[in-house]
Amino acid sequence: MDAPTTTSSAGSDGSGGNSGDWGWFTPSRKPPEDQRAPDQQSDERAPSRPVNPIRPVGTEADRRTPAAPAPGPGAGDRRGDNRRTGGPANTGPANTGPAPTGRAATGREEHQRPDEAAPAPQDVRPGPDSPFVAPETASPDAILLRRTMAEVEPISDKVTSYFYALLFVQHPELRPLFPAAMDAQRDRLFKAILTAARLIDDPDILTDFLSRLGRGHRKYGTQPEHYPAVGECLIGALTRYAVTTWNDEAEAAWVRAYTAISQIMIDASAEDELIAPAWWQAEVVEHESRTHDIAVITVRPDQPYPFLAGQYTSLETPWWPRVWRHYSFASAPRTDGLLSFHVKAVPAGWVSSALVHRARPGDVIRLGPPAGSMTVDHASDNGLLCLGGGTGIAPIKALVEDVADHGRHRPVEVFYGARNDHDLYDIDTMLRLAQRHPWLAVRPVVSDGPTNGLSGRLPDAVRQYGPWNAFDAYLSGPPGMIRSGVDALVGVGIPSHRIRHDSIEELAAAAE
Ligand SMILES: NC(=O)C1=CN([C@@H]2O[C@H](COP(=O)(O)OP(=O)(O)OC[C@H]3O[C@@H](n4cnc5c(N)ncnc54)[C@H](O)[C@@H]3O)[C@@H](O)[C@H]2O)C=CC1
Repeated sequence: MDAPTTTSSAGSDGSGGNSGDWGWFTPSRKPPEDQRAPDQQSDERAPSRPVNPIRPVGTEADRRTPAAPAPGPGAGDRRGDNRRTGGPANTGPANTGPAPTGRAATGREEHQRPDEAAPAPQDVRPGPDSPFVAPETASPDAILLRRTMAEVEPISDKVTSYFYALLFVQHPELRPLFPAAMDAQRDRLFKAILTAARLIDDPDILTDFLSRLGRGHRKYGTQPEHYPAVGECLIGALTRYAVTTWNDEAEAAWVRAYTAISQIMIDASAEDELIAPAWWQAEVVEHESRTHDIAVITVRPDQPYPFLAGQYTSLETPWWPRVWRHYSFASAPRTDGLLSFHVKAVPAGWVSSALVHRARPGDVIRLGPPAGSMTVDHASDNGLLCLGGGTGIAPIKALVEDVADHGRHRPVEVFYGARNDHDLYDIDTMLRLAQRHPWLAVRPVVSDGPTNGLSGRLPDAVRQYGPWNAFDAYLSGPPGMIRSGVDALVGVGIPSHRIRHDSIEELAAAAE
């Protein structure tokens, strides 16, 4: 079980290319020093970190040859993934690899293709159903990026395999940053590229997304000098596979985009270095088995760990190095600084199984930074309608404690769903909270077995109560529950902007 969040984008300022002191990186939307407010020139701001120029990978002849390079270790295709062979199901070191979008800058001659080999961009358009159809207001670069993405998206497996093969052959020193098995990592990288390409005209969202990505990459040991290597190989992979849309214009657009994207990630990482560690060590202080496959694990971080109720973190165990998984905090911030997680061992879930069946007090795990926006708006008077399915009850419990801690007692209605009574592993805790707080109601809902409580699925149960027009909604649980729950809540009149949950895409990936 994992949790996740949504996010945002990077702003390409349309600049890029070589620019004086910045090397091939042009600082994204960073005003010249003399135009910045004095407080922005403070030494407290981490300086932008220029990096070395990227080099084109391979030769023109290579790029015309269909054969891929010999894959580096771990860069094999999906058929060799761990789910078959018994290796860990991975999330990569960078949740998305050192950097998403690609861009190459120099050596344009080597990258150039004869005009006849690449039709003009306007000759190749994504189909009407493609998510890469550019809106009419799209910038010229966004149009070029989306055309490339539309072409490679159906063959994303090949492109990502080739990309990692290039990366690990050309830059073997980067291989140790990645987990042993690369299947999940490859998907994450490509999704990040798709996200950034889609958001390139939405600077605020893109910047937020990439800043978080940049900060999150610190725990993988990503350094500024790694970004050009990724850019080179991404451009190399696109050059090979975007055969109909790739030309000088497209390459220049990708170079600009990757420059801007990398710079945002590097800057965010550098700024974060001033205020937070790259990761936290945390000692397991309590391990409580609740069912044969669910454990409540409490850890003590080695230094203060600031977070908000409803958020989640990434977690690495000593048994599966560089394999990180998301888990929601199961309590609001505590005065003793301890953190707790509810973990269900899922089939082929290497991290979750290790945490449930192997972890013991004294073991030390690593935590990444907190993330997620499923948090309580304490300025609102609305009630909270909370749907927690299975171990998804963990962040709901944290939200309830958060409301209690803030002293403004708004109505909170919790629907706690499970397959059977036995799986309601935290019902005693929730009912105790309800006894203590008159503003809280907790209703267990069992979908697949006999029960003395409510029968059926969570969305159906919620429809039987209400009205919900004065409530904000919070959903946590399996992706299917969140999807059908959102539909039900919109159906009973809660506008979608008042419905919060972590990213379904991430949840689905975590459930694999
Ligand atoms: N922040 C979050 O959103 C968090 C999400 N999770 C996720 O919660 C899940 C928990 O797994 P389990 O405990 O095995 O849950 P489960 O499979 O036992 O289901 C829990 C509840 O959800 C309901 N449900 C499942 N699929 C549904 C659907 N398609 N429509 C309506 N209701 C549905 C079930 O009827 C049951 O009441 C994991 O996928 C985990 O990743 C866990 C913690 C936090």
